[in-house]
Formats: sequence, C-alpha cells, structure tokens
Amino acid sequence: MGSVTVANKLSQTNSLNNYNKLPTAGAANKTDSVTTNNNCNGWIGSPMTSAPNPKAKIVYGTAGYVLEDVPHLTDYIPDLPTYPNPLADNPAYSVVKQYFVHVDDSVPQKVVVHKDSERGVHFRRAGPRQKVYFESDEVKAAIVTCGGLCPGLNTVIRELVCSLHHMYGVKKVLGIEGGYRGFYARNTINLTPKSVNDIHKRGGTILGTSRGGHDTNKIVDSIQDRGINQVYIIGGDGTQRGAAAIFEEVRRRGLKVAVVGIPKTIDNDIPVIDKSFGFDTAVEEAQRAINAAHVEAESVENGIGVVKLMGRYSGFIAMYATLASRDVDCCLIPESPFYLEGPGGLFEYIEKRLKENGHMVIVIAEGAGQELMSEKKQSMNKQDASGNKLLQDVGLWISQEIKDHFAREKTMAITLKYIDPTYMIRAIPSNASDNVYCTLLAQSAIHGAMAGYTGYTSGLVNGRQTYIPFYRINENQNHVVITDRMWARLLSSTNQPSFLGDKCHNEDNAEEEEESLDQLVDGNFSDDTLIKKEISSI
Ligand SMILES: Nc1ncnc2c1ncn2[C@@H]1O[C@H](COP(=O)(O)OP(=O)(O)O)[C@@H](O)[C@H]1O
Ligand SMILES: O=P(O)(O)OC[C@H]1O[C@](O)(COP(=O)(O)O)[C@@H](O)[C@@H]1O
Ligand SMILES: [Mg+2]
Repeated sequence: MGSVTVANKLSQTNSLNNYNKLPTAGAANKTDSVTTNNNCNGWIGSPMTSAPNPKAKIVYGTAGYVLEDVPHLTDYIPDLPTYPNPLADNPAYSVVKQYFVHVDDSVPQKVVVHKDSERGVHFRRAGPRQKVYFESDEVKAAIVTCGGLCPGLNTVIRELVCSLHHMYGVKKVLGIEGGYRGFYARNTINLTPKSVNDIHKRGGTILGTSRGGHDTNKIVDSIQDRGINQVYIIGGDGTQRGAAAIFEEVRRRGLKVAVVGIPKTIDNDIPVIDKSFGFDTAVEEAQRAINAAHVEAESVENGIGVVKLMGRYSGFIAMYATLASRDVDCCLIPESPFYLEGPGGLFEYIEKRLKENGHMVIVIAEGAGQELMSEKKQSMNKQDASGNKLLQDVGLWISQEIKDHFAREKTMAITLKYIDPTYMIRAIPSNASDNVYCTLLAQSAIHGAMAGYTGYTSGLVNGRQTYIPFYRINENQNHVVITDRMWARLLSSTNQPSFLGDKCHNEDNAEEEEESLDQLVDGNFSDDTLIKKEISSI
C-alpha cells in the first residue's frame, strides 16, 4: 500500500534512533550474520546492557542489516526440549520443496532502495520450522477476540482451530468468550474443526468481544490455572498492547506459554504491516453506500449525498473507497483538516461542484473534523471502556451544517441525503481475498508458536508473512500521509480543495498549528497529536 511508505519510513527512523546503538554500514557489526541457532541469542538491549529500549532484541548483520527479532521461549526457559515438526510427515506438506523456513530468513521493511542504501530493518520470516518446542498432545491453545468487530474474525478463528488440529495434531483448543475479561469472568468453550466448520460465512465473532476489562494478573492467573500454553489474541491496537502486557507477565513468571497477536483493525491503523484483514472487505462494502448516495444525489436537482465511513484516527477506508468508487467529489479524513466557510472552504467547493455537475457525493471518515465540532458544540471528552475517545457524529453534523448554509445563503436549493453504513460494513463476513489473508495469518501465527517464538504479532510486510515484536506494533499508529502519492492521487481524482489555505491558520495558535501541520505533512505523529487516547479506564 503506497501510502504507508512514508509513515513507515518515519516510524522506522524514530525507532532506530531509540535504540541508539546501530552501527553504520560495514562498521563494528555485532555479528557478521544473523544468528543461526533457534534460541536466537544476540540480545542487544536486554536489561543486562544499557540499551534504551529494553524490549528490543536486535541482531546486526553486514551492510547495515538489522533484524528486529521476536522473543523465544528459550530466552527465559533454558534447555527446553525440541521435537521434529510433525508437518515433515504430513502427506500434503512433506512433498513441498523447502517447506520449512530457513532459520536465517527475514523480510526487509523497506523494499525501495538505492545503490548505496544500507540493508536496513528486517523482520523474522514467518513459517514452519524443522524443530518445534511443543509436542502435539502437550498443547492447550486459547483464542480470544477483543475490541470492535471486523470482517474476517471468524475466518481467523476457524483457521486457527483447523490448522492446529490438521497440521500439528493439536486437539485441545479453547475459546475465550467476550474478550479479555472472558479469561477470568467466563467459562471457556471447546473449539473443534467440526464446531467451527462454517463460521467463516458469518460476520462478527463466534467468541464475542468487548472493550475494557483487561486485568493482566487475572488473565495470566487464568492462563496458568487452566494450563493454557499457547494464547492467540486477535484484536486491534488496544488488544496488541494488552497482549504485550500479558507476554511480559508470562515471561516474568517464567511460564512456557507462547503469546501471539493477530492484528485486527478495520481502520487499518496498525503500523508496520501492509494492511489489516477485513480492510478490503470494508472498502468493497463501502462502495454500496457510495453508489446509493450517488444515485440519490443525481436523481434530484442539486442533490448532495453524504456517506460516513469508519476511521477513528486514520482515513484509509474513506480514501480507498473514494479512489475505488470514482463517484466521490470530496473525501474528508482526520489527517487532513478542512474548514467550511470562505475562500477555499468546503461550502465554496460544494457550490462550485453543484453549479458544474448538478449533484455531488461527499465521503467523510468518522474522525474527520472533530476539532470543528468541538469549536461549536461543547466537547464531550468521553471515553469508551478501553479508553478510546468517543467521537461526535461528524456525518450528522456536517449534513446539518451544509443544509443550514444553503438555507441561510439562499444561493441554491439543495436536497441532501445522509447515509451511515458503518456498522453494516463492520458486521459482514470477509470477502474472498480477505479469507485467504486470514488463513495465512492464522497459519503463520501457529507455526511461530509451535517453533517456540512468543511476544509477537503475525503480520504481512511487503507481501510476506512475518513475526513483528509487540513493541514495534504498539509504538505508533498508521496514518494516511497527506504528502504521499496516494493522497495526491485522491485529490486529483476528486478535484477537491487541499484545505491548506489561510483559513487553517489562526493567529492565536499560530505556533501550535504550524507544528501540527508539519506533523500532518510529514506523517510524524506523536501520541500527543492525533492519538488522543487515554488508557486510564482499562
Ligand atoms: N494499554 C493497554 N494495556 C492493556 N490492555 C489494553 C490497553 N489498551 C487497550 N487494552 C485492552 O484491549 C482490548 C481492546 O481494546 P480496544 O481499544 O477496545 O480495541 P482494539 O484492540 O480493536 O483497538 C480491551 O479489552 C482493552 O481493555
Ligand atoms: O461502536 P464501537 O464498538 O465503539 O466501535 C466504533 C469504532 O470501532 C472501529 O470500527 C474500530 O475500532 P477498533 O478496531 O479499534 O476496535 C472504529 O472505526 C470506530 O470508531
Ligand atoms: Mg483500536
């Protein structure tokens, strides 16, 4: 996804600066090649050293090669026995040439390079290993889904259950109901290939989900009491932070428990990975709402169709749905501030578009324009149980503002129809390509846990399945970068104003605004800018 590149580059730069220990190309490498044993020794940044990021497990290679590795059970439990991977005897897989992933295989974060570029950051390639650290009948796996719904959750659950069973002979798979709090507040359910057989055809999650309720100690107590030794945690940014806390506690207690995250977010706001599952489905389903808005708008004189799409802090669904549709005249996202009145403002553009074309369609992401609403209404400043800021309904607000403007100005009579398809989009089953993606994600997650890796999120980087350490997933959010080519493509396809004119500027807050505009333009967001999330209530 082209638009992710700049953000990734910046987040990479930031995180490398944090480690503060990177050698320059060819200079003072810690190791000449990636470590070749399964224990993945080579902790640089463990508490024994003075590295600034105690969570980083980094291996250096030649020519500026850096592997941001994931933890392994043997990092804190020495002398664990290994077993041959049962896949070696599986008739489907044993014939595949080079089925097992080489222990040194890794995937670069940056694929566009120059002649003299350093090789840069890599992540461990996902996939089955020759040796595993669990015997089949020893494994007791648990699966939990947390946060908001997303197309594909059931497909991931189904694939986890079926692949554990069919690939690794694991018979004990538990479902944790109702999100994190289900670990300590609910009974578990047994999941078998038979019981999950057709769940991928349904939206939602058969396990249920919730916000809030993350109590690390109670969760790890429950893992210990139930004898669970592989935990598959499916959820978004909040969930992955919760998974990291569980992993740290598991490691502190010295438990042989693999903690694995599978990234879920319809907003596509998880960094590092190419895109999240369910995103394609959401963009596709959004087309139906945009089509309806277009039909309504073009059927009347001066018709305006307004469609609100999800995207709390990141406007990816709105941007891709707009690019896919070609019927959209204006796309408003949280990353690109806009204003209503005056030259270069939204009202002026609407008038121009209606005069030219007789109708128009506006797509607005739910997180866009929140600062404009707060100016006019009393800001609610409320949070959900997970600490996410509750947003005001920007779709209703902007529809009313447009109606009021034309009633006031009497320049033309308009007819406006507002469509909010957000929960309809979130609740559908995943499409074919997302189903395949979910399958690969789940299988990769399992291969890593069986091979003894832990404390990682399974994710696609540059089209390859990888294991990404939790801290990399949790350190920032993925945003549309408005100086990226993708946003430029959108602007040129809609012809909408960039809204970067004078009206964005307010003398009273000049310095602050300049800084925040720089951040928007560079994609260099800090926790204090767009991510106004307080974790106080979990
Ligand atoms: N910083 C955190 N530490 C531990 N748990 C967290 C943290 N942030 C969120 N969670 C938990 O993760 C779960 C899902 O978070 P939420 O933000 O609602 O959804 P999502 O994971 O989709 O972003 C909730 O149960 C919440 O309590
Ligand atoms: O009504 P809910 O469940 O709070 O969900 C609304 C939010 O969920 C989302 O779909 C995604 O949220 P998460 O993936 O972070 O759970 C947002 O786009 C939206 O703001
Ligand atoms: Mg979230």
